[in-house]
Amino acid sequence: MTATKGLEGIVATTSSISSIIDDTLTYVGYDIDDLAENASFEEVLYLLLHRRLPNQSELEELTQQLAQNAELPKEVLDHFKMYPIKEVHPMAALRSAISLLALYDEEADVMDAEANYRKAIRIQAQIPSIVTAFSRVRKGLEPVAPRTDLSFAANFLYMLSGKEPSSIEVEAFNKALVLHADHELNASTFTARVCVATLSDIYSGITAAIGALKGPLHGGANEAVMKMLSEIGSVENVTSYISEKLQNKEKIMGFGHRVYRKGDPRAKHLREMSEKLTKLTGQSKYYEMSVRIEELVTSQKPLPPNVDFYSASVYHSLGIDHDLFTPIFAVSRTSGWLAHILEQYDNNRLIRPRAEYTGPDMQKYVPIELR
Ligand SMILES: CC(=O)SCCNC(=O)CCNC(=O)[C@H](O)C(C)(C)COP(=O)(O)OP(=O)(O)OC[C@H]1O[C@@H](n2cnc3c(N)ncnc32)[C@H](O)[C@@H]1OP(=O)(O)O
Ligand SMILES: O=C([O-])CC(=O)C(=O)O
Repeated sequence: MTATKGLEGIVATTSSISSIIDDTLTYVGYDIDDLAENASFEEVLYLLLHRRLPNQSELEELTQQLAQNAELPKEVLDHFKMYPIKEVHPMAALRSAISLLALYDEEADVMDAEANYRKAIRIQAQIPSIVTAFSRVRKGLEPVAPRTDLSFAANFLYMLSGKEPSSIEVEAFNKALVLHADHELNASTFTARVCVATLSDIYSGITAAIGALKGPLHGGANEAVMKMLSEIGSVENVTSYISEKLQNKEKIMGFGHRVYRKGDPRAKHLREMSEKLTKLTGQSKYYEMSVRIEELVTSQKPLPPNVDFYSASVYHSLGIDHDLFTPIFAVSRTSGWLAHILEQYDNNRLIRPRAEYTGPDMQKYVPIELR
């Protein structure tokens, strides 16, 4: 038995949800460029869960279900007030809140397909409420209830700030949600599938996935990119900062990818949005710094920017707190996690690979007084 470090190149499952072939990303056969330009997040959610785009009445029904299920149990909101609130990272709060939601869902452990679908919709509906309510409660503000007349993207921004967002903000945020919705067998999706392949429940799968997304090598990179941009501070400082990092063999957050070689097809959309939004909000320096970093990194290493790189300046220009960037990734990726969890249940087998043993051999037990 020989181990493959990081399971690189290992095909661990079949899936009909999304594919990455020759650097092209598709959701159920639709090119990500097409969906990013044209689709709403609600349509993409339906597509991932049903493997086809909804017609008008199916879309309206889904939109209604999301609105009807967005409310959080009072106990979950109260729970936010019990943390040593300022120090808690919103990803940790989100991970705990999803786990807690299971305790208030009578169907949490009911495993038939209909109950699992109902829970999937509830989780997708509640996750924006969790992220926005936590963000407000830690600032001493009351949570804002969602409106039934706003889209998923508009509602998120509305619940976060309490103000109705502009159409430009909604369009950008919707596109970001579409771009992050699914990505084949990335680390957090694999985690979710491993978890539920034991026939554990959906809440456990999503909780586990959030834990995996939180790390800076995965979803946590978008917050780390913003930290880097803030540390650099101006376009003039980019060269010395990045050159030093590369010389010290430190990683530049938001660059590189396990699967893409020529580049992440999502990055160009976020780059375009970053240019437009930072200009509109008088914060062009974040876009200009990002472009300079990209030029410098790619001139020295075959490492194109990934989805996390330009999303940082996009979210910053939307006025979003930096530690909410990864929870926002989770709000979108929940759609993919849920689709993969349901697909796993449909054709389940326990996921249990092997390890190549590298420890000592032929040891003999020594009584403690002789050690
Ligand atoms: C949504 C997402 O999850 S997208 C990814 C988000 N993560 C990041 O942006 C974090 C920065 N990037 C990385 O750490 C990596 O590129 C990953 C984790 C995305 C992919 O990792 P892997 O496929 O395992 O590549 P690995 O980490 O082995 O890197 C291969 C080589 O490229 C280098 N490298 C990879 N990414 C970077 C980077 N961002 N900056 C500098 N060097 C890098 C590594 O140091 C390594 O060099 P070496 O062969 O000289 O040791
Ligand atoms: O696929 C990966 O390894 C990481 C990624 O880009 C994503 O999850 O969107």
